[in-house]
Amino acid sequence: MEKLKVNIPGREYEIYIDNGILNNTADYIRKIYSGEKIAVVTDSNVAPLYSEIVVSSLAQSGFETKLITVPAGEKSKSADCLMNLYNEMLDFKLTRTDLIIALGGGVIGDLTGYAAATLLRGIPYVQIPTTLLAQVDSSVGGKVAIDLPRGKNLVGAFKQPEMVIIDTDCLKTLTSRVLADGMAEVIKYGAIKDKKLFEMLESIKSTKELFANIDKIIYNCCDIKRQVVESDEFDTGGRMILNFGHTFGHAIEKKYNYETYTHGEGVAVGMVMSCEYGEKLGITHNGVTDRMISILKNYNLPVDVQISKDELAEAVAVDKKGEGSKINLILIEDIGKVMIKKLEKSDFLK
Ligand SMILES: NC(=O)c1ccc[n+]([C@@H]2O[C@H](COP(=O)([O-])OP(=O)(O)OC[C@H]3O[C@@H](n4cnc5c(N)ncnc54)[C@H](O)[C@@H]3O)[C@@H](O)[C@H]2O)c1
Ligand SMILES: O=C(O)C(=O)C[C@@H](O)[C@H](O)[C@H](O)COP(=O)(O)O
Ligand SMILES: [Zn+2]
Repeated sequence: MEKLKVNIPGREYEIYIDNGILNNTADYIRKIYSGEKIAVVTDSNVAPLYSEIVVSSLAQSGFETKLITVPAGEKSKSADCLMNLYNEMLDFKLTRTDLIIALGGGVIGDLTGYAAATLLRGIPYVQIPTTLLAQVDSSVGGKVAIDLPRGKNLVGAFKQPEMVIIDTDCLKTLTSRVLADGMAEVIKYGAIKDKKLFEMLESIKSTKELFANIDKIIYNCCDIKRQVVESDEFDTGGRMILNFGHTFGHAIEKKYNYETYTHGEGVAVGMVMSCEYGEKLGITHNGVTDRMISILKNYNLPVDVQISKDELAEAVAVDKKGEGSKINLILIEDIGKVMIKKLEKSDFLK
C-alpha cells in the first residue's frame, strides 16, 4: 500500500494506491464520510467489471447506494449527459451532506466531478479511477469539466475530491489502446518534470516489464501532480505545465469530433508538435523531438496527425491558458526541463 497526501489548506485529501483495494472500498469511505447515501457513477464498460465489488462493499457496510451508469466514451462529457446525471441524483434525493463516487476513467471522473461541483452548489465526491490515465492524472487535482461542441473542457470547475482510491488490479482489464492513452500522460510527466522517469520508460521493453513497474510509475506521477497542484491549485501559473502537449492535443480531439483520437493520443501528437515548435523557436534542444517520437512509438502512440493552422488557431482561441491577446504555450527545453512561453496569439505558428 502506498499513500500520498495532497496538502491544499482546507481541502486536504489522501491518495491510496494498492492492488485489490476495491474489495475494501467501504473501509476507505468510512474514513471520510459518516453519512448514509452514496451515488456511484460509472460507465457502461466499467459497470459490469467493477460496480458489483464497489457497491456490495458499500452495501455490506450499511450505506444506501444508487448506481448510475452512463454510456462509455468522451461523448458522455456533454451537457445532455450531465442533465441526465443531475436528474438521477435528484431522483435519489441526494443532499449536500451525502456523497458521490466517480468509478471509471477520466470521462467519468471529469463528468461526475463537475456534477458534484455544481449540483446543489456542491456535494463531496471521491475518485475511484479505473484507467491508467485516470490513476496517474485526472483523478488528482480537482479539474472537472464537460466538453462543448466548440472545444474540450470548456465548462468546468476546480473541485478537489475527498479521497482518491487507486486499485491497480483494474488495469488488468484495459485494452492495449486505453493503456497506451495513460502512457501518453505518464510520458508527459517524465518530459516536464522527471528525467529519470522518462529514461526508465525508454528502457522498458515489454508490457510485462511495464506492469512490473506500474505501482512505482503511478506513485511518481501522482506525487508530481500533487506537488504542482499544491503550488497552484487554480491554474494561474505553475500548474499550466501539466498542459504540455494539450493545446495541440485538444485541437486534434475536437477536429476529429472526439471519435477518431482519444485524449492520450491527442496529447501524444501534441507533445511532438510542441517539441517541433520549441525547436523552431530555438528553445527545445536539438534531438528532443526525435527522442519524444521514439518513446511514443514504443508505446504504440501516434506521432503525427493531419491538422491545419486554422484548426489549431481555433483551439488556441478557446485555450484556457489564454490571457487576452496572449497564449501561454508549454514547451520543454530538454527532457525534464519545462518552461512556459508567453506568445501573442497572432504570432503563434507564423
Ligand atoms: N481532470 C483532469 O485533470 C484530466 C486529466 C487528464 C485527462 N482528463 C480527461 O480524461 C478523459 C480521458 O480519460 P480516459 O483515457 O480514462 O478515458 P475514458 O474514461 O473514456 O476510459 C477509456 C475507456 O476505457 C474503459 N474503461 C475504464 N476503466 C476500465 C477498466 N478498468 N477496464 C476496462 N475498460 C475500462 C472506459 O469505459 C472507456 O471505454 C478525457 O476526457 C480527458 O479530457 C482529465
Ligand atoms: O490537471 C491539470 O492541470 C492538467 O492540465 C492535466 C491534463 O492532463 C488534463 O487533460 C486537463 O483536463 C486539461 O485541462 P484544461 O484546463 O486544458 O482543460
Ligand atoms: Zn491530459
